[in-house]
Amino acid sequence: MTHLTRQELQQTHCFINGAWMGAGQQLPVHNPATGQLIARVPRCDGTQARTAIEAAHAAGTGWAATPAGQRARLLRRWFELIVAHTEELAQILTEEMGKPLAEARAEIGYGAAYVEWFAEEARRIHGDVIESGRPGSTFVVVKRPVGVVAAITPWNFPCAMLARKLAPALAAGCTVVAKPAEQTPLSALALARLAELAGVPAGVINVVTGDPVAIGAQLCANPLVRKISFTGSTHVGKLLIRQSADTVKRLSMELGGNAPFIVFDDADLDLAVTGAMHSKFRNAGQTCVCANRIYVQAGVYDRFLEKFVARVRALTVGNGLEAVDIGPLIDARAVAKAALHVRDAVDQGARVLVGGGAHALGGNFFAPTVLADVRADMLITREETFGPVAPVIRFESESEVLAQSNDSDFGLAGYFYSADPARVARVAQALECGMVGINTGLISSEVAPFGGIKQSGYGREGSHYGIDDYLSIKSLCHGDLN
Ligand SMILES: NC(=O)C1=CN([C@@H]2O[C@H](COP(=O)(O)OP(=O)(O)OC[C@H]3O[C@@H](n4cnc5c(N)ncnc54)[C@H](OP(=O)(O)O)[C@@H]3O)[C@@H](O)[C@H]2O)C=CC1
Ligand SMILES: O=C(O)CCCC(=O)O
Repeated sequence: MTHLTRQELQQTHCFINGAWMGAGQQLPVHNPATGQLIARVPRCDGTQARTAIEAAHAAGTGWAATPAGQRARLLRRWFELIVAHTEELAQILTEEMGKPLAEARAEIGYGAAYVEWFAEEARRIHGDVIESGRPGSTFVVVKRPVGVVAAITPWNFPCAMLARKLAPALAAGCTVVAKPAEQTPLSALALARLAELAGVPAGVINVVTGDPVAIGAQLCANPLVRKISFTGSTHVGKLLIRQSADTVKRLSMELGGNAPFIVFDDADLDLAVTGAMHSKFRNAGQTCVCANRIYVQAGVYDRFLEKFVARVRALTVGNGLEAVDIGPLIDARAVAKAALHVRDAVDQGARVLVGGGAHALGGNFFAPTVLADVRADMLITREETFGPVAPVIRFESESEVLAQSNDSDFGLAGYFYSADPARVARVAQALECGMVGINTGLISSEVAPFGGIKQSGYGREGSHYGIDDYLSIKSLCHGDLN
């Protein structure tokens, strides 16, 4: 198997119709840990986006007609190349995004798992036969690829978020125009390079880096694009929904969250503390499924805080290329948002137990923080913080905590810890969200459906449900089958 070096993998051109090409203007990519310029990529606009859409459209007929087994083999080869290049991809990811190398390696494995999963699912796209109830006639239901897909992805999981859109799209027979986040285009380009190496035909995957407004407007307005799959902020998600209305596109929206994390009196406290560490501090708190509000019942409130604070105090912060637990936040705007949430809470009576603001390293580093005595009306419980700040809220009863947990416009993930089977059944049903962690802080997997309700969006990624977002149902009425 060909092995590319890190330099060969780090592409700095965009990828359209199987060719690597530039644009007049360039976009700088910085390392958030050091501020250093690491690369420049093309600053494409609507013109290049249109060229990419037309290439994807032209490639669509051939790709949709490619036997599923052949699509599966190409995806499998791509998966193997991603796994074989884990180290190079992880280095690129950490440099452009900041997360610790160990987490970057885990993300490459996680992204690759979606490619493997959908390589398998490509051959399991089944239809139905339905008796019509009328003599001599039968309905045959088939599933067809939706067509050209626009995949718009965020910076927090630059490899995995793209992989979990590209893999089901390709498995279903769709072609794709991907637009990665401005801060993290290199991981997307590296994935495209490996897909090229795997033998994915020209035009099936296109990656356009650059101006989000101009590219986004083209992706939404162009009638050749039949579907948009977006992961990112609710604000941009709503904009894309509005912009796509005129061409009536299929949409998958994986938007912001505000996950409650509940610890009941009967919980295994050590397990709950470990779960809170995973859920809150993975990726420095920059995930949409992060615990954003930690509710602890009065009977274990002090003991939970004591154990939790000890674990948070031990977290090491620094450049993700070194052996640390927490890297930098993505940019100064993210640091300012975390600082604002802490300041607002403290001004209204919350206590800082550890951390509390910018880290001594300066730059984009934020100190892992625990706040006690947080209340429902504070900014930090209403909005997604997207940083390493853990607000802890005391509660008395199950009904009170459920009411507070569900009092949110968002409904992506929720977590709770309890040893009581009856409570487990009740609370799992009552939480208003798309995913629930029960005595665990880690819920993400390629085998399970990922997605939300309310303003956290719609559509599901991963699992056997995930391919449906890229398929249209077509009903064939046979008048004379018998
Ligand atoms: N659900 C999730 O996983 C994520 C949630 N968020 C939430 O959003 C907040 C802000 O993060 P941010 O990076 O600004 O998220 P955005 O929603 O702005 O970015 C996500 C993607 O959308 C693109 N985008 C931005 N504007 C447009 C547009 N007009 N048309 C088409 N695409 C567009 C971005 O491109 P570009 O980078 O070029 O601007 C990026 O590729 C975070 O603090 C967090 O709360 C953020 C990231 C992921
Ligand atoms: O933040 C996101 O958008 C995705 C979180 C990563 C995951 O757990 O899948």
